[in-house]
Amino acid sequence: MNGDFIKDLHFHKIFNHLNDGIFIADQYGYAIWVNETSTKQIGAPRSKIIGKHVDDLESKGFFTPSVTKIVLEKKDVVSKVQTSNGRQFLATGYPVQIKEDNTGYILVHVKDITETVKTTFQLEKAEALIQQYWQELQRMKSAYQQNNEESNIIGQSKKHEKMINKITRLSDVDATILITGESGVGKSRIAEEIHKRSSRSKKPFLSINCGAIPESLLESELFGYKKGAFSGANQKGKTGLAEMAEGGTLFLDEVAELPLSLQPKLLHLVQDKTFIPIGATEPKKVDIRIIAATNQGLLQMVKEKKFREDLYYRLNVVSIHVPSLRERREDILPLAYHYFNHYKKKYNKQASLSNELIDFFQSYDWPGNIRELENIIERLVITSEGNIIGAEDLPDQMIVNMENRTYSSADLKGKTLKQFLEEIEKRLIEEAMEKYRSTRKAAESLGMTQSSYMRRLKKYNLSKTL
Ligand SMILES: Nc1ncnc2c1ncn2[C@@H]1O[C@H](COP(=O)(O)OP(=O)(O)OP(=O)(O)O)[C@@H](O)[C@H]1O
Repeated sequence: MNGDFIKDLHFHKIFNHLNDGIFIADQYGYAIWVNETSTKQIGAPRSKIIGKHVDDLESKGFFTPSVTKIVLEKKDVVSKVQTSNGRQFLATGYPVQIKEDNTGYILVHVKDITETVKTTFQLEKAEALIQQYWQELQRMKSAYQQNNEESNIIGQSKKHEKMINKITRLSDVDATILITGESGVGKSRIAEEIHKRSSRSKKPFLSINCGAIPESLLESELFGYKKGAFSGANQKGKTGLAEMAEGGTLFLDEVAELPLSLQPKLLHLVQDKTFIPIGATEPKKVDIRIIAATNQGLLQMVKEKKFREDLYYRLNVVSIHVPSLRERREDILPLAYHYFNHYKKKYNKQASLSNELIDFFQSYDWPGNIRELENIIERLVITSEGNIIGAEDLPDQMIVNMENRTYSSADLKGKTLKQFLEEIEKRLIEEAMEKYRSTRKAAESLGMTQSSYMRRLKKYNLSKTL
């Protein structure tokens, strides 16, 4: 449709439909027309706006700043955030020149942005909060790491992290816990850590190794006895660990070693926190948390009737499995360096570990787990003479262990299976040759024909060693 056909009056009506304000001033800054939205934005009727100079309107507080004034000064399009009637607007002023009769106007388009500003402000506030929480999280994380370092629970593997999270969750739940895992993985260390992090931390943590104490003494160690309970007993009687641990934690290490005869008594202690000292008739009640540990398949022992089923289930309310060191190889180096620094300081030594030794540490299977690693490091630090401790300083037994080891998929380390198998084959061919010094005997030892042995010698370029 051609604009010429629209009557002037219609233009007014059309512009009054707009949700944005339209404010028109003449070339001197006097308001000459505003649409309805604009009157609402300014908060005044047309009669108080039309014919007034923008300076006037501004000084009356109808809006600030006046975009018309700035356009008049700059003679160019101007956009400003304007406040009017307690709300915020984006006002864009355009200088309009009518060449035909040399008249000028200022057209100001005013958009209410109060909600947008509010959202942006909220967004900024949310961002500031996130920033604040992030910093708080970092602070807590580093405090947590520091705590871990203080308690020397070293590790950085996913499995270690998972275990630490479980410990944190379980520390304040007063349930009995069964810790399982191979010898030397750190079960005792973890039991102690749970105690330290629990509300019982100010009370005693007492530990007894059920496998290290003769059966005859175990009962009195655990439960104590009344004075004169048996001949040879201390006249004053003896307080057992169960009582001495009052308020704290009693740790039963190697619980699988607990003789069957003592298991009913332990069941009572775990179940009702009561026990009867030797020679006494009245049960005693204690407030203790019990944590037990085992490196044996307790369930299998239950099946074989070597361990009471009811006791097993009472102990195993919650369980924590501590993985072996070879199942979390990422922990080997942090542990090795932790103990290396510890023993260097203790024995006042200056040395470093060779790359070859580090490689060995990472590929060795550590059947004795962290205890073996710690012992080896201590030994290496004590016996080292030079500045660099190398694989040649390792005890022979360890090398033998390494050579007799079984292989796992973890050993592939970026090789294809074919490459890996060839490596093993090459080694076996070589070893057989060194051992038998005869291709017939070497082939026989490997269960292959002499000609196929010879072919492999050639393939691996070993013929010259003949
Ligand atoms: N995460 C760890 N960081 C540093 N040292 C550790 C860690 N876990 C265990 N150790 C150390 O390893 C050694 C063996 O740990 P611990 O005695 O707790 O093992 P265990 O599983 O209870 O062994 P066992 O079954 O023979 O009783 C200890 O000297 C302990 O301090």
